[in-house]
Amino acid sequence: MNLSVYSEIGKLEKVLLHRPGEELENLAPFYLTDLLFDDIPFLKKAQEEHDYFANVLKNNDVEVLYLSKLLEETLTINQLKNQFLDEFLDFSDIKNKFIFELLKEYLLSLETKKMIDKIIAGVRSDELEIKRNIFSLRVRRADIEIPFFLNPMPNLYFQRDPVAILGKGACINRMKTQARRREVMLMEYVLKYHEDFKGTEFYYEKEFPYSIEGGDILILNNKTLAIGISQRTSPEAVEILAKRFLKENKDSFEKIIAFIIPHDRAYMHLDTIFTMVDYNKFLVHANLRGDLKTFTIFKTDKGFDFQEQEKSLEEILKEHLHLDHVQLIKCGGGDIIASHREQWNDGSNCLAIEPGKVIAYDRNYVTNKEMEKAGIEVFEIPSGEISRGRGGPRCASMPLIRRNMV
Ligand SMILES: NC(=O)NCCC[C@H](N)C(=O)O
Repeated sequence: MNLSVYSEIGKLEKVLLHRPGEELENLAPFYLTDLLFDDIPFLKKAQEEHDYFANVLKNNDVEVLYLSKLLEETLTINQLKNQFLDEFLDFSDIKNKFIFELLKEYLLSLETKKMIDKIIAGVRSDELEIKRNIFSLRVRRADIEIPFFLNPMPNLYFQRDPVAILGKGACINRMKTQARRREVMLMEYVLKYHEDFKGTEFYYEKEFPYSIEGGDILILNNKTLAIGISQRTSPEAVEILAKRFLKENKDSFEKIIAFIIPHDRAYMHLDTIFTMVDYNKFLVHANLRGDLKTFTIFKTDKGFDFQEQEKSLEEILKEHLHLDHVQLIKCGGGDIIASHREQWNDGSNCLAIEPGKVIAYDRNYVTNKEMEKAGIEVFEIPSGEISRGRGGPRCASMPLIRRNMV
């Protein structure tokens, strides 16, 4: 099956999601921030909200694929399951070889679907039967600071970040923090070995030393990428992508606009502070005013070069997208309290399902009204629980196919 994503707004035809599961039940206050959460969602309601989201997509003729199901369809032979587990446990940085073996034996004893759910949910240290009397195992199990032998992956429902589909290929991202680093392996295996996806070209690999996350990459059109250099994404990673696209001509992209954004949780990724909602309309963080520092990386005869610019977002978008007029819609309408309140719940992050039609959290009603005033059709989804992970509908989805724009 071909991947094809050349814009942020072209009619969405196929999308990848992860339905939140037991991994959210494995969150507890004393290690919450290490796992990049600020609060604990109520799983049952979070799942209902997720299902509502998936249904809005389906009702709009979008095919919804689930990551765990795809991985289950991939790991059909024992040899591949073994290889996956070895690599996954290795990538999980499990130093104690007895724990490694114990986990592998346990996970292999489960049928594939259960094994995948377990890997995502995490394995508690008191969950495994320790038959052998090994000192380090006993100590680690008793250590309250480390309640898991295998940590949960509660951020997996933010499918935007670990593997980014760009054009016809994929970036297998190196996530900034250990908390999210292993997530990428699930889709990596699907893209390498699933019948429908194998042969997909990789533009970035998780083994590269520089971090990059999908939330920082916006596909403005088939020639132009916007990438945030942020708390999560490094300039070196952007340079590697520039080499792939502008020098090696791996896909149709010819220009990268690198936005320097504050290294702050409120500006976590570029898509936290702006998303594209129509040909010339963008939803933005209300504080995004004045001139922004950007580096435009462009093709030359020898490969690529770059130019530093300081201009308003409006001017940057007009120039690079060849538009006469750009409308910036402010999160929270720019009201000092509403904009910060709704920004906290990812008000600037919505998912376009076609030009001028978006999915947004219902709790960001001030922002949604602003969008409607600007002529955008907004499908609101319930968001009391899923918003607690600090990501919006764009973060919680990875487009696999969007219809090309004319
Ligand atoms: N693209 C995004 O902004 N994704 C949201 C990720 C939230 C997650 N709790 C994280 O901190 O990585």
